[in-house]
Amino acid sequence: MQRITPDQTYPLFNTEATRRLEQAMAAQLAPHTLMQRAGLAVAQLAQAIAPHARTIWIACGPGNNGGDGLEAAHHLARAGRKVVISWLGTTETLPPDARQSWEKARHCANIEWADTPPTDLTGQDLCIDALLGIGVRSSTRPTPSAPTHDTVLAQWLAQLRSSAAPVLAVDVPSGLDADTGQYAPGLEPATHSAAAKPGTAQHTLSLLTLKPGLFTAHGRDAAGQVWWHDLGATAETGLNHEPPTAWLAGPPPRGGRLHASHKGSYGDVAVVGGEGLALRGMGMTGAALLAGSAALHGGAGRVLVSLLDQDQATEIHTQPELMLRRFEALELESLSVVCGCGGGQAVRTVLPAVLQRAQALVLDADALNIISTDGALQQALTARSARQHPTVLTPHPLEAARLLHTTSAQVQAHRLMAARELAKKFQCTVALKGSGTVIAHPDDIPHINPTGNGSLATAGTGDVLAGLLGAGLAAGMMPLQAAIRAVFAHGQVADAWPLDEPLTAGALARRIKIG
Ligand SMILES: NC(=O)C1=CN([C@@H]2O[C@H](COP(=O)(O)OP(=O)(O)OC[C@H]3O[C@@H](n4cnc5c(N)ncnc54)[C@H](OP(=O)(O)O)[C@@H]3O)[C@@H](O)[C@H]2O)[C@@H](O)CC1
Ligand SMILES: Nc1ncnc2c1ncn2[C@@H]1O[C@H](COP(=O)(O)OP(=O)(O)O)[C@@H](O)[C@H]1O
Ligand SMILES: [K+]
Repeated sequence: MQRITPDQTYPLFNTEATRRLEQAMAAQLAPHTLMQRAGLAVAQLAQAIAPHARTIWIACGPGNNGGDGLEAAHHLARAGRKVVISWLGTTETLPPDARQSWEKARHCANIEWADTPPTDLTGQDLCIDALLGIGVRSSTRPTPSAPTHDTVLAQWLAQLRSSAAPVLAVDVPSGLDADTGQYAPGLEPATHSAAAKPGTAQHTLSLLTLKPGLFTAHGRDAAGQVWWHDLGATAETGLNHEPPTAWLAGPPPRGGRLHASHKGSYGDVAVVGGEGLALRGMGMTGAALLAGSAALHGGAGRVLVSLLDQDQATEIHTQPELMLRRFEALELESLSVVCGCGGGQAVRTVLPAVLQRAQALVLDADALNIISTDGALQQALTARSARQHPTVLTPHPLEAARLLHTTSAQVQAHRLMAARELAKKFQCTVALKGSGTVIAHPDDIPHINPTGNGSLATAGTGDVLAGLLGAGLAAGMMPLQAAIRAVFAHGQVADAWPLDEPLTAGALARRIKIG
């Protein structure tokens, strides 16, 4: 069993691949072996995270996820724990594996069966969520007139989420789609604050495989601390014959600097953006300066800033290392260009030249918005790949939606798919931002970033990411590696942020230290 932390790369498998692996393994083992292993692993982790639990409430659903819970109940009761089971299945519809575990639990003396969950659980107790696993339906049934299993299940789920006791979810937090990190309709938490338990009160033990939905969209809030038990798959069948659906990214290799190097060794970044106040009364030069600062702290040899400010009057007192340049004075062919941060409408005029001539390119914010409305610019963007000019897009979900001509809800509903589609459409690397940023590259397995948190949800942190990425490209990194490294480092700085200091984008840029 492994505790998942952002210190290594892990393969992730969607439901389809997990089912294939499960079948391949089950074919080699005695019947019921996998569920026995799953139940034992759940019981072991339950005792490790709540060694002094007085009551352990196990909410068991109608399928095999419930079977895992019943199997765990048997082990916990035999270990002398006070176990209360609420079971939602029927003997007529029980799958064969779950039936065997149900029989075992039925005959176990120390188990109490309760049709209504205990209401007096405290922080000293433990809940085990074995209601739904990877078999969750992604559509609701028509609402019946009388309460059914479905409505009872939703009630129990609400009780698990609001309980004072910590929760251990079996395989996936019930109701969460293991592929997308979205909740199944009707099983969403009632309120934003009910979506995540504080601190160490929520755990998920992922069985057989790690699933992508645990790490992106709502996954991180729902899952809490993720653990993984492969049920012997790595040793017995090898996970190798099934390609991963995605990778959970690990820390990039640490690269020291050669003594015999100079600023030319690390390349030049040019930030093009920052519409001035004069054009439309909306000054956005700060965004470009944030990207410039991040590029500097990310290790670029030199950083040039070309503000889209008509009179170019701005003086950069705060960061004297940044060099102002008129756009016309940039030698785009030898630069890594970061274009779009605070670009407003002014960025439209420079985009054709940037797309045509920039050696390497990061496109962010308004550059993406303008490209999404202009077919000629889209063609120019796609054509860069044939010239071997690396390009990385860094959209947030709404920017991605504009580029794909869809809605941000649709993008969020299928983040992995949306990132891959964008990468394919424009033949470039894409970092689809937000919790569990997805990094995709045409024809490559996508990566999900494990670092970062809600403190990054503040204006300007995206500009910092774009600048940092520009530094990686300037140093000659391949775009996929540069994107994985920048997104990881950006989130890592936020994760290590001192609790008593507010995270602002400017401070974030200054604290970045790679290269
Ligand atoms: N077999 C094995 O070897 C191993 C399996 N393992 C375990 O099995 C789990 C997968 O089990 P599974 O396929 O039985 O699906 P599961 O997640 O229990 O859900 C299906 C049940 O829920 C119901 N249901 C669905 N959605 C609903 C909703 N919205 N609201 C209400 N009800 C809903 C659905 O009802 P139905 O749609 O059929 O009417 C059906 O009864 C997996 O996650 C892992 O924990 C591990 O032990 C490894 C070895
Ligand atoms: N809840 C969150 N968890 C992890 N990362 C987040 C979260 N909210 C925002 N971020 C990160 O912060 C950055 C915000 O970028 P963006 O939305 O472009 O903001 P801005 O345009 O103001 O700079 C992205 O890197 C995004 O992934
Ligand atoms: K579950």
